[in-house]
Amino acid sequence: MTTRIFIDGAAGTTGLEIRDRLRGRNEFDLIVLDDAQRKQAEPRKQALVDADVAILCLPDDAAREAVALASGSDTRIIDASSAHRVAEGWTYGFPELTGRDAIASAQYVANPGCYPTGFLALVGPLVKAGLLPLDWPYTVNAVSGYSGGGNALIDRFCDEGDIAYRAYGLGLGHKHLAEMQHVAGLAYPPVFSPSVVHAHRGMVVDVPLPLSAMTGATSAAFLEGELTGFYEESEIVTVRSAADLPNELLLREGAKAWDGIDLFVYDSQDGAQARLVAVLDNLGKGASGAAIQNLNIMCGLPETTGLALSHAEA
Ligand SMILES: NC(=O)C1=CN([C@@H]2O[C@H](COP(=O)(O)OP(=O)(O)OC[C@H]3O[C@@H](n4cnc5c(N)ncnc54)[C@H](OP(=O)(O)O)[C@@H]3O)[C@@H](O)[C@H]2O)C=CC1
Ligand SMILES: CC(=O)N[C@@H](CCC(=O)OP(=O)(O)O)C(=O)O
Repeated sequence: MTTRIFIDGAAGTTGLEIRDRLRGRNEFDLIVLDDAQRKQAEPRKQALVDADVAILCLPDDAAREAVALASGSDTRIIDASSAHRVAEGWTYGFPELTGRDAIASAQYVANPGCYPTGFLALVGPLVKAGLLPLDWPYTVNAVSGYSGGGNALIDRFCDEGDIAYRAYGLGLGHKHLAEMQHVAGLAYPPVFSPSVVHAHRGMVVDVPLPLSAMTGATSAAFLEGELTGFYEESEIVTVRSAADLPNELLLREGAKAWDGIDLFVYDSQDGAQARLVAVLDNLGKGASGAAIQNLNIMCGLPETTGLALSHAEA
C-alpha cells in the first residue's frame, strides 16, 4: 500500500525540493493542489485530512493554521517551519540526536532549522558526553546561501544582482536561538551571527571555542574522537579526521543539492583554541533532505532512501 503525502506549500523553495525528491518513488502517492487552490483553507483541509503524512513547507503562521485544519485527523505531520520546534507534543526531527524510534512513532515531527542543524550536529553530542560545558555562552558564526530565505530572498538576491554579502539577525533575537539552546540543553542562548552570501545554496556554521578559558572543556582531539564515534554508523554525517582537514572551506555558487553534512574540528597549535565547523546544504540536511529522512523513518523505510549523499548529485 502506498502512503499518501500532501506537501502544503509545495510551490515554495523547500516544498519544491521535497516534491522533486519524492517524484518517482513508488512508496508514495502525492496529493497535489492546483495553483488556484493551494492557498485556500477548504481544499487544504481536505488534503491535510486525506493524507497519511503532511509535510508543511509554509511560513510559521500558515503552518500553525495547517495543524489546526488537520486537527482531529490521524494525519502525521512533518513541519519544516520554526513554529513547533520547541513546542509540547512535537518530536524534534533530528534522528541522529533525537533517536529514530521517537521519530518512527511520532504523529508530529518538527524538522530542524538549517543553522541549528549545523550547530546541534557539532555541539549536541559533545555537551551530552560532558566534553563541553552546558553553562558556556557559545557563539555561532554562519553563512548561508540565499535560498535559505525562501522565494523572497531568492528574488532579492537575483533582482539586486550586486549583493555579495548580507549580515542580519543584528538584533540578536534570531528565531533559531530557542531550538539551539533547548535541544542542546544549554544554560544560555548562543550569540548568533548569521549572514548570507551570493550562492544559491549551502552553508557553513562555525562555533569558535576558546578551550583554555572554558572550565569543563576538553582537547580538540577528544572532541573530534567523540564526534567520530558518535556518527560512526551514519551515512549522512561525516566527521573529517584531523589528518585530512582542508585549509579552506568553500561554498560554490552553482552547488548541486546535497543531503549530507560534513563536520570539522580545527585547533590552534598550542591547543588553546578550537573551531567546530559544519558544512551542509540549507535545502538538504538543513530542510528538504531532513524532511525526507524523517519521512523515511516514519514510514519504516531505510532512512537514506531518495537522498543525495554524493556532492555531485543533482
Ligand atoms: N529555505 C530554506 O533553506 C529553509 C526553509 N525552512 C522553512 O520552511 C518553510 C518554507 O520556507 P521556504 O520554502 O524557504 O519559503 P518560500 O517562501 O519559498 O515558500 C513558502 C510557500 O508557502 C506558500 N504559502 C504561504 N502562505 C500560505 C498559506 N496560507 N497556505 C498555503 N501556502 C502558503 C507560499 O506561497 P506564495 O509564494 O504564493 O505566498 C510559498 O509557495 C519556512 O517555514 C522556512 O522557514 C526551513 C529550513 C531551511
Ligand atoms: C538565509 C535565511 O534567511 N535563512 C533563514 C533560516 C532558514 C531556516 O532554517 O528556516 P526556518 O527555521 O524558518 O525553518 C533565516 O535566517 O530566517
